[in-house]
Amino acid sequence: MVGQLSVGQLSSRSTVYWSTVRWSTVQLVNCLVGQLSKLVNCPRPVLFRFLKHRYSYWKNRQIQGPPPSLLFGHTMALKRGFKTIDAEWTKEYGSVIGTYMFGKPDLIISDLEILRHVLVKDFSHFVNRRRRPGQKVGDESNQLLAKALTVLEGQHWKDVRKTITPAFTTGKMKNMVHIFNECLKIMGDIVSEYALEKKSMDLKNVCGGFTMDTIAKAAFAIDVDTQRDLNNPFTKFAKEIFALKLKDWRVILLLLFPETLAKLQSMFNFQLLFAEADAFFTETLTKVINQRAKQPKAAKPDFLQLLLNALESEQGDKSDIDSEIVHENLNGKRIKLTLRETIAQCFLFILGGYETSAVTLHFALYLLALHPDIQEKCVDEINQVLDATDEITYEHVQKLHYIEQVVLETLRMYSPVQRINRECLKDITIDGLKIERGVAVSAPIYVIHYDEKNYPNPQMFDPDRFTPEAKAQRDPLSYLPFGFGPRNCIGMRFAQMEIKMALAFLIKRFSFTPSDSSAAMPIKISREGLTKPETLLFVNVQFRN
Ligand code: HEM
Repeated sequence: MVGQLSVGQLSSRSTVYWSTVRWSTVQLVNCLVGQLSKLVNCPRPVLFRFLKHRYSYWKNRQIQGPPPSLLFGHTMALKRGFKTIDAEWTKEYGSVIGTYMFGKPDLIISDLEILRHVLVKDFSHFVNRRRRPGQKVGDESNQLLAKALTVLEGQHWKDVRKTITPAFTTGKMKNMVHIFNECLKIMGDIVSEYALEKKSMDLKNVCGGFTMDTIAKAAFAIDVDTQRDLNNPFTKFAKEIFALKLKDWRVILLLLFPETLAKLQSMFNFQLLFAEADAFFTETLTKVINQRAKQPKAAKPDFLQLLLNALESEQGDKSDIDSEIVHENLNGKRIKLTLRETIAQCFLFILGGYETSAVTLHFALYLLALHPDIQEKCVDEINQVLDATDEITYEHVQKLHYIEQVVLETLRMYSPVQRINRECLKDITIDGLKIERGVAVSAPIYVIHYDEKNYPNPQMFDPDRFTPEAKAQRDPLSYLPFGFGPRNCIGMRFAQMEIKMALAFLIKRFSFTPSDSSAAMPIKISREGLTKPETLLFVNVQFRN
């Protein structure tokens, strides 16, 4: 029986898996299973069989995939980063791969036809994202992020998404332009100081300060001045959330005992992760909302006000919903958000809008520094479109076609998000592939963005891949930095406009060149979390005329 075997016997019995596992890992697994069997009062052999059975789902369905580890399936492979493991696994096992993430079967699919069904055509089967470890339907936990749009499910998600969607229409985006301009002026002053002092500039700090200032102002009209004050709590807490690592003991506990910890957290009203950040944002946003209630006439055109307006008018301003957005056909109704739900969405906007946009802007500037010919083409366009005034208008932004191509190509090469996922709600068969209820489907964005068939010579930075003609030749599913379908990124237009405006503003005034310590192409990216470079990226800045 498996449980009575020594570790040595185990290694000789099993084939591929055991031969590839390091001795120390085998010992650890054996020891953990031993402890676990005592804990749950279950004989070791039974527990071993249970654990092995847990990971036989794909084998039984003849779907290929990398061998799972006994305790964690493939979750720990995340340490090597989605970009790396997805590329390796796709090369070895093809476009449909069976894996186990967070204890559940997870199909990694890079076949665009199947993805079209999952993300668009059969969306009603795949409305939800994969549940977080320990997450329950209608999670009533008090955690702020448990109420955020990203994790809501089914009809509740549809209703909240429909309520929030009008905050991102073209009309609302036009109102945001002056916010971008105000924050750009501060950014311009900061970059000027680098140019004057001839110091090389840490792109991440400068771009991160700008996107945090912008999103805080756009979300709830707060001047946080993170561009000047790098230790501001807004940035500190947002950074803390993005810095979470898989090897963090709290994450390991959550992975090992998701259900138990979820129960304990709600029973004893504590939060294992981000308690301080949660408390800070709740307090700050509650204050802002209370102030608005006292002075309703001082309403600002920010996201918070749009959500608060939705609190007042259940029907909302239907005329404001763009036809582009209505195509999502959510079949939801606009609902009143509770105060906590409103705060949760604003908190999510901060998280969603800060790091992703900062990373994209800083990669774009760096790529332009490494490619002076492309930077010059941007300058030509800017000189044609922008007049002598400092302010960039919404109409200007619409004419910056080449800059837009630069942004799109940057997002292809360095998509901040490396995978998107959905969970199957009802069994379905797509092109002969049966996907059962509860199975997660993940789209490996880097595999798709670096596929030679979609993008020849994919390591090359080439904005001309995104001319209207070139785009028309490609399957739209081959471009996923903002996800796809009705559950794509709600902030896509906001982010694109912010990044385009920032690039135009900076390149009009400054030229960027690689600093001595510059990383060359291809820029190596770090393994965990959102895409970021392994080492900080620096550029030199000079005034343009
Ligand atoms: C370059 C910047 C950004 C990138 C690359 C990005 C990327 C993404 C991706 C890949 C998703 C998942 C989509 C899917 O599952 O199909 C997503 C979802 C989301 N993003 Fe963004 N995002 C960016 C900026 C923003 C901004 C500025 C905001 C808010 C102001 C935002 C708010 C959200 C929200 C709320 C969701 C969840 C949507 C839902 O579940 O219905 N994002 N984003």
